[in-house]
Amino acid sequence: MKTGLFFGSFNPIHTGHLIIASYMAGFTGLKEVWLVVSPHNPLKNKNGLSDMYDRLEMAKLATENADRIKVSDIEFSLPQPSYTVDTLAHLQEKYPGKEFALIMGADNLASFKKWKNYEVILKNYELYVYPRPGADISEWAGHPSIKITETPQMDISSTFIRKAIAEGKNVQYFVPDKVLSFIESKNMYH
Ligand SMILES: Nc1ncnc2c1ncn2[C@@H]1O[C@H](COP(=O)(O)OP(=O)(O)OP(=O)(O)O)[C@@H](O)[C@H]1O
Ligand SMILES: O=C(O)c1ccc[n+]([C@@H]2O[C@H](COP(=O)([O-])O)[C@@H](O)[C@H]2O)c1
Repeated sequence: MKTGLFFGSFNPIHTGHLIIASYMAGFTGLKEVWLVVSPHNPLKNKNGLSDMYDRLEMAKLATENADRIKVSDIEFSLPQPSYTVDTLAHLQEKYPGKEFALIMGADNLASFKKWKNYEVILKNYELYVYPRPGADISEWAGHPSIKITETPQMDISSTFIRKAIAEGKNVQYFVPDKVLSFIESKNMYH
């Protein structure tokens, strides 16, 4: 069985991410899920990006009781921005014989052709895709490497959470309690 890699900035990790990870680990035939914290997404501006160690810590706090969800800092030691194709090559070297698959939102699949060497990724890895509102992925229907899943949707984002915190709103349950305590203790996102 394969290990599903779920890449993200996780700034901060939230309930939407966790539902996907839990669904992928428990309902799709994957063995486990690794949340790979990316120091810097190549397609996103670095402004407002929290310290990667804080993002890593929040991901660990969110999953400390999880059975089949782990957190990876593999990209911390690789060049930035974090190109997924390079991370995959590095992982394959570090864990020979281990089988990986990618977990990806339909929004990312819709812009996947902008990723570095996306054809190489598609040739070598299965993509477990979950739906996102408004994302049109019809061009990928039937592709042999693409598995469209029926992951339940929870339409929140880290951007929404950062904004809410900056406005003094209560984001209880949008992020796990321990993550919220960590954010408060470090006075993040104000
Ligand atoms: N509520 C959600 N439901 C499904 N997928 C999500 C949700 N939030 C984020 N994702 C997906 O999780 C992955 C990691 O995303 P990321 O860490 O950048 O979070 P984000 O909430 O989209 O962040 P931001 O709002 O800062 O752009 C991406 O593939 C993104 O599409
Ligand atoms: O490899 C690429 O070219 C590439 C382009 C865009 C995004 N990614 C990775 O995809 C992950 C999720 O992206 P996003 O847009 O939801 O933040 C993030 O960890 C990025 O490093 C990777």
